[in-house]
Amino acid sequence: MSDVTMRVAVLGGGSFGTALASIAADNGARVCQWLRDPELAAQINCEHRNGRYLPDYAINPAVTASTEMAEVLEGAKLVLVAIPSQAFREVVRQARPWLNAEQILVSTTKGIQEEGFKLMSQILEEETGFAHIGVISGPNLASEVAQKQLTATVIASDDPETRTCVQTALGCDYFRVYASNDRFGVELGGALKNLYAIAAGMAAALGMGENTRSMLMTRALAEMGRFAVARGANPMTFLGLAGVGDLIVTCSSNLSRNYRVGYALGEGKTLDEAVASLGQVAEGVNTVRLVREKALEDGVYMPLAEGLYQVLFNGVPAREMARLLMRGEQSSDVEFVLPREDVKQDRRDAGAPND
Ligand SMILES: NC(=O)c1ccc[n+]([C@@H]2O[C@H](COP(=O)([O-])OP(=O)(O)OC[C@H]3O[C@@H](n4cnc5c(N)ncnc54)[C@H](O)[C@@H]3O)[C@@H](O)[C@H]2O)c1
Ligand SMILES: O=P(O)(O)OC[C@H](O)CO
Repeated sequence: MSDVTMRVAVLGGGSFGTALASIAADNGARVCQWLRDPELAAQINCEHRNGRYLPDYAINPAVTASTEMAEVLEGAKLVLVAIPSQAFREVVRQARPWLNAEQILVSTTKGIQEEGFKLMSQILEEETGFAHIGVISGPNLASEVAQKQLTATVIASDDPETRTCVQTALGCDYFRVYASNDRFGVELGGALKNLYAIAAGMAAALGMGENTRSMLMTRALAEMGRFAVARGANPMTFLGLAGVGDLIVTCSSNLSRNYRVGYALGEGKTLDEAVASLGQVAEGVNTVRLVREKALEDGVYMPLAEGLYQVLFNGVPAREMARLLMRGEQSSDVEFVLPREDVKQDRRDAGAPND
């Protein structure tokens, strides 16, 4: 009799990788998780706990862990890659000898590679040349997922088999998986919102109020949409879970690492201190630099990204930057309705003072 149980491999032993492994096991899959640390692997196997990244949560005992790529990838139909962007390509290269074209390869990582401004699914494509490639993104704080708080995510791929496989493997009564065919937009949304989460954490630490946070999130959405359109993504994607959904959660919760880095900066810590006190990767720190550079290169107006860059890397005090941003050019609310250029022209026509 053939074994019809789906096999799932998760590369990465961080909190989100672990939470996803446990969901797939809850759904009846045979799940094997790859990580570097043999002690952590042994703890997952013996105690069904990830003491380093998710110490307070029980992992489904059907999840096994190993430091051997060959063992983890053996027979896997679905491979979830949950590795920080800076190590993503290196780990995919390590996995490559045991990957095959029938498998579904999905990135969960919300970051950008510096060389060539590549998103993680582009790295999966480049390293394998395979067709079943997708991205998971959405408002998914790992510890809440691990607690089985009701959560939704997006699987984005232009390949229907990939979308259906991930919906089947991960969709359950506490985790709902919506489908998108805009892989680029969904992936870009996940990477971009990290910038604004840092800004939101900073604003909170400085005692700024709810009006401020709402303004920040809404203008962030405008900025994300502008950047996405300039790079050929569909701005409508940003109205979904991977855009506005993820922006809301990450800008509102100190469970977010990016928010926590921003909060530490707002309390007066240096960037190095803020990152060190986190002890985990906050992708947004690197993404600020890359997005700001790309926006300058492409002539995309991104005042929040520019302001954040100046605070993080040039020592401009956050409160001073907030004041400068408030006095920035008078602009349009929703530029897909009233273009920014029209507002500028109206102001020139009326002889209004220059911004
Ligand atoms: N944590 C969350 O709440 C969350 C939620 C949704 C999406 N994500 C995204 O998913 C990705 C994975 O997140 P996470 O929280 O599971 O893990 P993480 O980002 O904290 O990464 C930790 C894992 O990556 C491993 N790693 C780091 N460098 C490595 C290297 N050079 N070689 C091998 N392994 C290496 C670590 O050992 C650890 O197992 C992140 O990029 C994040 O953007 C995270
Ligand atoms: O902890 P962060 O800031 O990486 O955010 C986690 C997830 O992206 C939230 O959806």
